[in-house]
Amino acid sequence: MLTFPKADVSQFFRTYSIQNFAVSPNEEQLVFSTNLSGDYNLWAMDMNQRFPYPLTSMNQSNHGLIYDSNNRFIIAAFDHDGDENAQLYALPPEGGALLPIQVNEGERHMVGELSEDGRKLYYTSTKNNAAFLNIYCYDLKNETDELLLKGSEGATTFTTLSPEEDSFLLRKHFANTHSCMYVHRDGETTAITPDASVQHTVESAVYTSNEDIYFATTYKEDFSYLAHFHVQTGAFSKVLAIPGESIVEVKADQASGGLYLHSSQGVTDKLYHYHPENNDLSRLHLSVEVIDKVTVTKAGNLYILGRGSTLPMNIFKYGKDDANWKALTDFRVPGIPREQMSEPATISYSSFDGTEIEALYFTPDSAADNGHVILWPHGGPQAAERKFFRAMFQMLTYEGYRILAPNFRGSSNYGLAFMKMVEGDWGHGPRLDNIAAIDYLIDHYNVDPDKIFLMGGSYGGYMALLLHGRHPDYFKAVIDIFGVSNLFSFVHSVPDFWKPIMKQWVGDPVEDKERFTRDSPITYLDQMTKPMFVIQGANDPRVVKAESDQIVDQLRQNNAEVKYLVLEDEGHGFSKKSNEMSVNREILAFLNDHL
Ligand SMILES: CC(=O)N[C@@H](C)C(=O)N[C@@H](C)C(=O)O
Repeated sequence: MLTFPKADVSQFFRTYSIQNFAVSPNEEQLVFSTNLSGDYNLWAMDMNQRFPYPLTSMNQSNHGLIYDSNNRFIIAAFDHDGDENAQLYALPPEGGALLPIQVNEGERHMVGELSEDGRKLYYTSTKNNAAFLNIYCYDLKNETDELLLKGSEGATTFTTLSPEEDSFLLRKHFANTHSCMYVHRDGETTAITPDASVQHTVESAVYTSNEDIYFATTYKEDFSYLAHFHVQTGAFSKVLAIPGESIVEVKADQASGGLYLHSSQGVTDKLYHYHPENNDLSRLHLSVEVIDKVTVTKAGNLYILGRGSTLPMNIFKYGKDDANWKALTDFRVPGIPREQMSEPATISYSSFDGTEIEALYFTPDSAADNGHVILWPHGGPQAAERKFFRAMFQMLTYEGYRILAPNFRGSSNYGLAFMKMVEGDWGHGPRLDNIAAIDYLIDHYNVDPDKIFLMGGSYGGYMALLLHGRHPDYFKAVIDIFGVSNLFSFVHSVPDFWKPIMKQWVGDPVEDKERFTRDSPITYLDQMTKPMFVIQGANDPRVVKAESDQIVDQLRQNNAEVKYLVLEDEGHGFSKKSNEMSVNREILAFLNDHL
C-alpha cells in the first residue's frame, strides 16, 4: 500500500558498534563501550531489565575494561580523539565522575588485571620506556605505583596473573610473526615455549591452576595450536591441533574444568569447548561469523562479542540448556533487513606465482548493479578482510557497487608462513596478488576492465597509492584513507614501541634503500594520473598526517586532481558517528562523480 523512499546513505551508519564489554562478576550488569550516542562512551544494562543507560559522557574510545571481582568499581582506559594514548580511570558501576588512576599526558597505558581483592591494578605503560614498555602494579588503596618489570628486546606487556598472584605472564613482541610469552616468578622470567629465538607466536594464555598454563602458539607449526606449560617443572607439551584452523584465543572455564577455544580459518571463526582431562572436543554453533571477544564467568556462563557480514556487532550469551545464543544487544541497520544486505562470496584464485589467494566478493542486487567494482586491499597488512559487518561495504553495495577484497599474501588467518610473506616485501608480491584478483574477476565474473575503482585504508591506503602509481591503467579513480605514502618517513614516524619490529616488518631504510624507493608510492607521482581522494585523521599515531600531507602536496605541485580531507578530531579510523557519516557521504559522491 505504501512505498517508502530508498534508504539514504546515513541509514547504514545509524547502526552502532561495540568496542569492548565486561560482565559484572555477579552477572547482574553488562558494561560496554558503544557509539550509541554518536561518540563512544561506556553504557550498561541491568541483565534483568536490559535497557541501556549511559555511564560516561567523555565521548572517547575505550582501550580496556575490567570489573572488580567484588562488583564495586570498574577500571577503564580511554584515549583522546584517536591519539591511542589510553589513560586509566576508575568509575562506579552506576557511572558518573571518573577517578583518574594513571593519567600521564603523551603516555599510553594498557589495562592488565586486578588482584582478586581489587586492591592492585597490574598494567603496562610507555612511561619511562617508550620503546619496550614497563609493567607496573598500582596499589589503589595506598595510591603507590611499583615497577614490576622493565621491558626489553620487544614491546613487553602484562597479560595474566596467576591464581595465587605469585607469578604473572608477560608477552614480548619482536615482530607480528614472532611474539613469545614468559612466566615471571621470584624475579625470574622463563619462556613458556622451548626456544624463544625460534620465530613463532603465542596468542593467548590462561592459568588453570597456579602451576598449569594453557595457551595458543605456532611454535614449530604453521597453524596455532593448544599447548601446555607446567610452571614448576618447566615442561612444555603440545595438547591439541585443529587441522586447517588456528586457535587464537583460550579461555578457562573454571566451572567445568575445561577450556573454550576460539579458532579462526580464513574469513570466519569457530568456537569449541575442550576438556584436557578426557581430550573431549565439542564444537558450539555460532550466531556470528567472526568473534571479537570471549568472556567466561566464574559461574561458567559464556558471553561473546561478534559480528557477521550482514550483522553489526552485538553481545550474546550462550544458553547451556538449549545450546542457543541469546542476543543481549540488538544493533541492526534500521529499515534494511539482513536478507537485503550483501552476503559476500568467498572466492579463491591462483596468483602470479601460483600462490592460492582467498577473497571476499560483495555484489549488489542485480537491479541496483552499476557494473563497477571497488578493489579493497585491507589494512594491517598482517590482518585480513573477514566476514565482519562494514557499514561502508553495505552502503556501497546498496548503491550499486561490487567490492572485491583479497586476502593477499601476508594476511593473517592463513598460517604463519603465509603471514610472513609480506615481511620485507610490502610492495611486490602483495601488489601483484591484488592485480591478479582484478584479472581473475575480469576473466571469471564478467567484469568490465574499464569499471574498476580502488580504495583502501592504512596499509590498504598504501597499496591503493602504490597500485595507482604502478598500474594506473587499471583504475578509474582512487581513494586513499590514511595510507603510507613513503616507507622512508613511515618507519621513523610510527609509535616508539613499534620501532623494534620495523626491520623485520618493513625493512631497513639504509640497507634496503633501493627496495624502499621501489616500494614507496611517492616514487610514482608522475604515473598517478587518475582522480584521487585522500582522507586522513589529524591525530593518527600509526600512519601520521605527514604521510598524506607529503603525497597530496607533491601531487598538487604536479597539477594532479586530488581532493584532501583532514579530520581534526580523529586518529586511525572514524570513531565519531558524525565524521563516519560525512566521510562516507563524500566517498560515495566521489565514486558517483567518476562513474
Ligand atoms: C604493528 C602493526 O602491525 N600494526 C598494525 C595493526 C597496524 O596498525 N598497521 C597499520 C599500518 C594498518 O595497516 O592499519
